Amino acid sequence: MSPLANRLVTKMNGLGNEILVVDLRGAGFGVSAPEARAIARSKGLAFDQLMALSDPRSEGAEAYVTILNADGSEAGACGNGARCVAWTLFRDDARDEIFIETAAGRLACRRLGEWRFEVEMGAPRLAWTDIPLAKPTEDTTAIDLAFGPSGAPLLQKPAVVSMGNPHAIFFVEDFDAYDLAVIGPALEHDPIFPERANISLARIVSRDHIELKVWERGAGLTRACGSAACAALVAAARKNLTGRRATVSLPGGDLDIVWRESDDMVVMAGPVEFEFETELDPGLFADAAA
Ligand SMILES: N[C@H](CCC[C@H](N)C(=O)O)C(=O)O
Repeated sequence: MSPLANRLVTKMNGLGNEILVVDLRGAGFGVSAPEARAIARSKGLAFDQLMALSDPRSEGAEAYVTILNADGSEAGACGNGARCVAWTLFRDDARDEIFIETAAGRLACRRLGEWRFEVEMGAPRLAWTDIPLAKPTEDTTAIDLAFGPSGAPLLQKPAVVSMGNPHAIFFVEDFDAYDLAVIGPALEHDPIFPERANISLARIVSRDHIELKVWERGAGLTRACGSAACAALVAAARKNLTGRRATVSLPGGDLDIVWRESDDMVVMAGPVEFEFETELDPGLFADAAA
C-alpha cells in the first residue's frame, strides 16, 4: 500500500490566515512546492501557507515542518501555521508542551486551551545580514527604503526584523492613507530584499497595543500574519514605541506577543479554527512514492 494512503489534508485558519496542514510523517519524504500546489488544486483549496509535516530531524521533536506559501516559495516561519500544526499534534497527545522543527529552528508549542495555543517563535534576528538586506545597514530600526515620489515619499525608513523570515514594518498614523495592495508587492520585490520580504503597516494604539496590516511575501494581503505580529512588536519595542509585550490587532483578530528579556525569545499566543479534513490523493505524489 502506498505510504500516502489514508492521509488527510486539514484545512484550518489562524485569525483568517488560510492554512493547510499535511502530515507526511513516515512517508519517507516531504512535499515539494509543485506537489503542495497540486494538493491544493486537486481539492480546489485556497491557502496562504501549506504546512507539510515530515519526520523529525532531532530528538524530542514531533515533526519537521516545511512551510510553503501560496506562490510555492518556502518560508522559514509561519506563526499562525505553527499554531494550526500544534492543534493537529495535540489532538492525539495528552502533553501540554511539544516541539516542532522549522527552517527557523526548534519551536516549543504549548496548549493554552482547546482552541488557543502559544508558540515560542525564536529570538529575532536584527543584523542586516540576517534579514537579509542587500547592502550593509547599521541601523535596522530605520533602513534606507521609501515608497512614493523621491522628493516626497509616501512611506520611508521602515524597521526590519527576521523571525526566520524577512519583515519590513512601517509605523504610520493613519492606515487609510496607504493602499497596501499597491505598496506591498512593490516593496516585497525591492532589490534591498534579496529574499523578498513581508511588508507591514503598523499603528501604535498604546504602549501595549499595535494595529497591523500585512502584505505577505508569496501570499499577498492576508487576514493575519503571526510572524509579522512578532516582528512588529520587536520593532516597536526597539524604537521605544511600546514595551516588550503587546496585543497585536490584525484584520482577522488579536495575537498576544511578548519579547522576553531573559532569553530574547518572542512568544506568540492566539486562537486556531478547524474547518475540515479531506483525503489526500496519493496520485499527486506518483513520482516521489515510486
Ligand atoms: N502567515 C505566516 C507568515 C508567513 C510568512 C510568509 N509569507 C513568508 O515569510 O514568506 C505567519 O502567520 O507567520
